Amino acid sequence: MAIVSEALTVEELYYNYPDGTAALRGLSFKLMPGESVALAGPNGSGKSTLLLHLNGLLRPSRGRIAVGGKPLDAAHQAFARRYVGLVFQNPEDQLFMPTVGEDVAFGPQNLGLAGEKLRERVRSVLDQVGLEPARFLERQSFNLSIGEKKRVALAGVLAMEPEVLVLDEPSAGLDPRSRRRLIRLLKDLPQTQLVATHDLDLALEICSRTLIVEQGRLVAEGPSEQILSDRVLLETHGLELPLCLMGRPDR
Ligand SMILES: Nc1ncnc2c1ncn2[C@@H]1O[C@H](COP(=O)(O)OP(=O)(O)OP(=O)(O)O)[C@@H](O)[C@H]1O
Repeated sequence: MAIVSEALTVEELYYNYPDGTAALRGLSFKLMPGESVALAGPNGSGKSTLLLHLNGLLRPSRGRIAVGGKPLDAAHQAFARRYVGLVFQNPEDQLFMPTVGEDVAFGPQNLGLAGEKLRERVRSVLDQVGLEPARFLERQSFNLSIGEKKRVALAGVLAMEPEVLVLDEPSAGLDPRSRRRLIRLLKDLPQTQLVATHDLDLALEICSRTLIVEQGRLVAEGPSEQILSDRVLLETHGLELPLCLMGRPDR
């Protein structure tokens, strides 16, 4: 029988910021290949701090991270950057080239892709995120709308063909139609996904499992339908039922 190794393993992760703030306090969880998992928790619970660890942008104060079965250490840093694609909460933190085409090409170009293969990759991911290449390739990134910037940032990460996609607040700032388009897109992607979000309706729709973190610790974990319909559990940890479940009798 084939042994399937975890796409991502986080064990007893601790992180203190240089000013002493203890942002992660012994967090552990696993992601199996192909899973879509939501990461929920109140403001300041450590979600973004955790995500920044997953491709090595932050180094744990204590604990262990493995990606694709390899420890995330100095020797596997380049592998981890390729294996885990991180889409930041704020697209401004990710887009820095003059045009959309250059922004999306930047990652795969650094991986050695060039010429027609590179152009084809860029067009294909722009299509995938619903940005018509003919209209967007030459647009200047800085004057796109926030929803368009978020899609370009996602396209730039998809262009690297990561195995694991880590998204920080992907639906924040999107209008209802763009949010719906994003949900359809994320549902169709083959990648393993970890989605940090306050949008628990999105979590319910696209993630089979939900993790709840509070004060840097994992406080609940289970199937999304179970965790996200448990009003008492959610309210205990500073969260609310998804809008689509409000008004239903309590479980
Ligand atoms: N650069 C930093 N220096 C010091 N403390 C920080 C820094 N960045 C974040 N923190 C603190 O670390 C804790 C976790 O913050 P983090 O941004 O990871 O939470 P979050 O769950 O992503 O919050 P939100 O839902 O508001 O995005 C908070 O107490 C925050 O104030």
